[in-house]
Amino acid sequence: MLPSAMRFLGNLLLGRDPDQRLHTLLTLVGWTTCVLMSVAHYAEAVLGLADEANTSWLAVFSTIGALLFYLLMRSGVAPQWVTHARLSWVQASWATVAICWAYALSGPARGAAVLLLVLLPLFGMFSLTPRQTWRMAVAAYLAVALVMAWKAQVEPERYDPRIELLHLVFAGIVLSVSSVLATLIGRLKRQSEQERSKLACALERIEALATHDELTGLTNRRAAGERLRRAAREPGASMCVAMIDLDRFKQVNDSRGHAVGDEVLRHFARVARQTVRAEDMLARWGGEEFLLLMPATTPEQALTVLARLRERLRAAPLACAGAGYTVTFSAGVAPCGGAGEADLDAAIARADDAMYRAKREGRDRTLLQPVAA
Ligand SMILES: Nc1nc2c(ncn2[C@@H]2O[C@H](COP(=O)(O)OP(=O)(O)OP(=O)(O)O)[C@@H](O)[C@H]2O)c(=O)[nH]1
Repeated sequence: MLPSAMRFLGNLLLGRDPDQRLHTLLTLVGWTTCVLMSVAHYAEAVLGLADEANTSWLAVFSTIGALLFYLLMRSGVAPQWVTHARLSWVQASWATVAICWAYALSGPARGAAVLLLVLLPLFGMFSLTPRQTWRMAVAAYLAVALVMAWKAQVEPERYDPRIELLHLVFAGIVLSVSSVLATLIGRLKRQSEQERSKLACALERIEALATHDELTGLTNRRAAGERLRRAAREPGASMCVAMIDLDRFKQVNDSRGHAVGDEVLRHFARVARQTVRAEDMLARWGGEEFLLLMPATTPEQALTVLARLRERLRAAPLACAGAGYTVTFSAGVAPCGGAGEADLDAAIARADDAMYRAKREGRDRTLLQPVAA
């Protein structure tokens, strides 16, 4: 109960998309920081160390800003060009103004505001490149330096120029160290992202190799077996299977070499793939033998598909296999009533028999093997 309530609340506050969740969470952390800083400033005002009206205006400025960023991030209504990096720049500028303001109003406790500068590069590293993070740190440093110089100029009795100089040195140290850390963490983040995408590519490749024939790119026999079992489990599904075997393929290998033989197999696979429907399954069953599963197909329709394939192969001769060479095949088609795996296995065996009959009867033909009486 409690975990699902937490999940509901998390989804409500942060959204579902992982990227959006991260950036929305960051704006919420930023918002919380504003609230805590406002409480600290009020304490300063209560102690008579800061001007109360000024403190209230700063609290309004920071809270409204944080709320707007949160709503923009959470609602996802921002236009396409408002990238996380661009929004980060705006947020960093807004935070820099808030920190400078806090420094200017805090009087004797202003040194604490310098500490807040640490947060700028640490928040920025989630969306900015290391170079952008450094640029943002330099901009924040110049802004805070300007405020220090201005206060030392107009209120030298409260903002002693020597102390301002010390604060400026501290601000430099704090910003440099946090920028170095942000750069290092950013680099680690990028490295892990690269590793992750390499791993995803490798997994994709392993999956493709496990389910596809490397030479033709068709479904391999193992994956075809699984697909056939799934098809067989569909109750009452009527379908057709065809066993297809290229004719006199050995001659191509013997006369033109194995590489040309491979090209013939690839050529056949290409043409066949373009001929069958997306829901059909064409698999490399053995050397030059292919299995075609045609769901929701009558025997007449299956014969039409194979006739079309034969025509397309005839219309696309393969020059590398010799002048005038066209790929021909012998095929056997068998219907399957969808009465389970045994029924489908029997249909494959019948299609195989028909294919061998087609070979015996002179090749380059398709024979239908109806259901045994
Ligand atoms: N190039 C190439 N040849 C292969 C591959 N797999 C099997 N073969 C060859 O395919 C040939 C099949 O020859 P056969 O079974 O005699 O069949 P065929 O020459 O097509 O004769 P018919 O089927 O009777 O028309 C053999 O020479 C195998 O070595 C492959 O991946 N690449």
